[in-house]
Amino acid sequence: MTTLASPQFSPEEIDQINRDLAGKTPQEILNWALDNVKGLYQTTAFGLTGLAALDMISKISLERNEIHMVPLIFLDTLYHFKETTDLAQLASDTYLAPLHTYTPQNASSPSSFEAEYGPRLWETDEDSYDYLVKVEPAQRAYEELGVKAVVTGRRKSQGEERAGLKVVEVDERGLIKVNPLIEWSFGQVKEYIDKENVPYNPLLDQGYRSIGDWHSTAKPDPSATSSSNGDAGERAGRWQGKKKSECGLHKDYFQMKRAFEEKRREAVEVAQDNGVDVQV
Ligand SMILES: Nc1ncnc2c1ncn2[C@@H]1O[C@H](COP(=O)(O)OS(=O)(=O)O)[C@@H](OP(=O)(O)O)[C@H]1O
Repeated sequence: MTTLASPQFSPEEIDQINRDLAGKTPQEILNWALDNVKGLYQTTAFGLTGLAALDMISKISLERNEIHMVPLIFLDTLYHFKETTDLAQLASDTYLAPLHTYTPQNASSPSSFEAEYGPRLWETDEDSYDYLVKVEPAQRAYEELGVKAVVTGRRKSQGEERAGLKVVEVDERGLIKVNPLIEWSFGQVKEYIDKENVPYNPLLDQGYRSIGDWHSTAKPDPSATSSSNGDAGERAGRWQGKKKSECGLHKDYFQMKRAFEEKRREAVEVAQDNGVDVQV
């Protein structure tokens, strides 16, 4: 099994780092990461949390007389809203942040994706869809760019699996994930965005909260996102009506890859049994 990165920190060091960073501000966490973590990138879909982190990194870079110290990785699934892909370019231009955009293998448009992998794959096999549009392109980006660590936009208050997040985590590949805004609420993030004039997705002003692919993103019910309800409803518009709450990017990479390859092998065997000549 190949690991992505040689470990920069032992598990004991990670525990100590998390103790040391407990209660620190996002800017303090980012400063720590810039001083101590090698091969650092920011993975972002330009959600509000990632945009706040981007603005903070830009300001810290300026204080250090650098242009922008953390390049961006955007996984373009080919099914994002146009507002999101426009924002990716605008944010990269505004902050002079190098932007690395990765699309699914052998596909650069929805029609080429559908020709390669079939129509509406997100309805027929959502795990394979997640693997093809996010998990595999992310791994390709990490390998090609030499990424050893990523800043993410996940926060505890987004709930579900995220409630138990740590400031610094090391995944099963050895990839370090730094979650600088982990302790902030949606309200704190939005207040920062407004105060610092950070560009954000215009769909937010139409009632959207968490924005992913157009086919699996809806406006959450306003009662779910009311302030009395905390952040509970922030991601309620994602995969509405389904149990799903994560896109695969933050799940176990090796499990996702194995499951995808297993399904692929089975599909090829069925096709071959039916006399279809399939290229593997
Ligand atoms: N398409 C894409 N490209 C690069 N990075 C991405 C992508 N989707 C998710 N992320 C990373 O995961 C953070 C949380 O995203 P979401 O809350 O939208 O959830 S999900 O990952 O889509 O399930 C998200 O936080 P933001 O930076 O606030 O967007 C990123 O760190």
